[in-house]
Amino acid sequence: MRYLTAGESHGPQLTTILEGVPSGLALTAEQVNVELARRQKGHGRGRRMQIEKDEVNILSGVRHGYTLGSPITLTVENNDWKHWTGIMGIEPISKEEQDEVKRKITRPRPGHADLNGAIKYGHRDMRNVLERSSARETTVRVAAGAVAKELLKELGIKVAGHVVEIGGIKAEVNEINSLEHLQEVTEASPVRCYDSKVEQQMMDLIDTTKKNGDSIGGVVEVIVDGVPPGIGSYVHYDRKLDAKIASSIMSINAFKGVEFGIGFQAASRPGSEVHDEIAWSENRGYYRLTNNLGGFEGGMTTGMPIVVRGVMKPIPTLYKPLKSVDIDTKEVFEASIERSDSCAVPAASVVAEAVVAWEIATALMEQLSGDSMELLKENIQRLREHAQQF
Ligand SMILES: Cc1cc2nc3c(=O)[nH]c(=O)nc-3n(C[C@H](O)[C@H](O)[C@H](O)COP(=O)(O)O)c2cc1C
Ligand SMILES: C=C(O[C@@H]1CC(C(=O)O)=C[C@@H](OP(=O)(O)O)[C@H]1O)C(=O)O
Repeated sequence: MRYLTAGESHGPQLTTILEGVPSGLALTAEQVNVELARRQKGHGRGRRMQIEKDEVNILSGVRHGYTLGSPITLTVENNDWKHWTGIMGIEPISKEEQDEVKRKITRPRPGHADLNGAIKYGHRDMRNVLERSSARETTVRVAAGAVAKELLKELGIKVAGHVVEIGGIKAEVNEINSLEHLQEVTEASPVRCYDSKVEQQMMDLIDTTKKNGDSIGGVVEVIVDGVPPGIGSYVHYDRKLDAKIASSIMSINAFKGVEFGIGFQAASRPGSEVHDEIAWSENRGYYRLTNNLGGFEGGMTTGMPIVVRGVMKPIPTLYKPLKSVDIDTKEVFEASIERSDSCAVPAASVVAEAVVAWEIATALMEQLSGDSMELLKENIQRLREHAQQF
């Protein structure tokens, strides 16, 4: 499966086309809208989220509530577009009109794509960069992920994401007993955190940071349960599923690092406290006594839950100005802003769920070659039996 996205942050809409989704998957706009609404929430979001109420339009590939196997087109309209029709118009305008409506951006914001994008594409107006580099694009990636999550659900695979750290405040996550429970608790939390003891501290930190004109980042975790062993492959670098998942997390705006299981802690532990010992029982087949490696060995799933974390840097647009240089005058100035999120880690945990779900669904489709849900279900059942009896 693959998908493309298109659309500018303040343009008319975001679009995605999903290719290779099997036929016979039950899919409605309501299912996708649940995920879109989750992405819009979270303590620390800015004024833009009060303007938008993201809802999907399904424009192809689905008939009477079921996928057809043909490309699926999903769009989400930008409510804010009506305030930007002059600046973001599609039709050509005269030089005079340009000077009047375009409000050229010549001051690159540190931490954004502005300067590098302008140099690369030769844009003297950096609006031409920031409109597309904006995380507004993650809206349709969550829509694509919603489709992948429905597919995985049909195969008995669950995906849940949550926030495990904001600005150095860490959540205690040891006692999670099921992914449904995790989902329920984190859904009710304004910071999508499982640990009610630190939830308020996280919110207070976001508020103080915002009051100080600053921003804050954090760590999100995605857990996937029910993937059979042997998905992905060790035989070639570009078939390693952990690498693909890592790349998908790194592709989310502002993400700067990824780890599986104990991740970077592996550097300071002896091997005996890292590698997951193997066990076997009649009803479970092979399993591991621990899951330090987060569900992967040799680029393949072990059958244990996949546990992947990503670190998000603080939002780059700050009320507290940062130094930069005007590309026309070359004068130093201090970048200031009109509006921004001060913390988008809770929202990003929903995006992380979506991209991970997409990678896993894609790997299953590649490996089990099911063009219909019926075939896919039969094939995954065979694979599970094979692993159990091995
Ligand atoms: C859900 C989400 C919301 C974001 N909101 C903002 C924002 O309001 N202001 C901002 O400056 N950056 C925001 N970002 C981060 C920028 O989009 C990102 O840092 C920028 O595009 C540069 O990309 P890079 O950080 O990956 O290098 C957000 C990111 C995500 C995932
Ligand atoms: C619109 C979304 O996030 C936006 C991501 C973003 C950025 O620079 O990445 C900047 C802000 O946009 P604006 O400048 O219009 O306020 C956020 O609101 C969204 O998440 O749907």
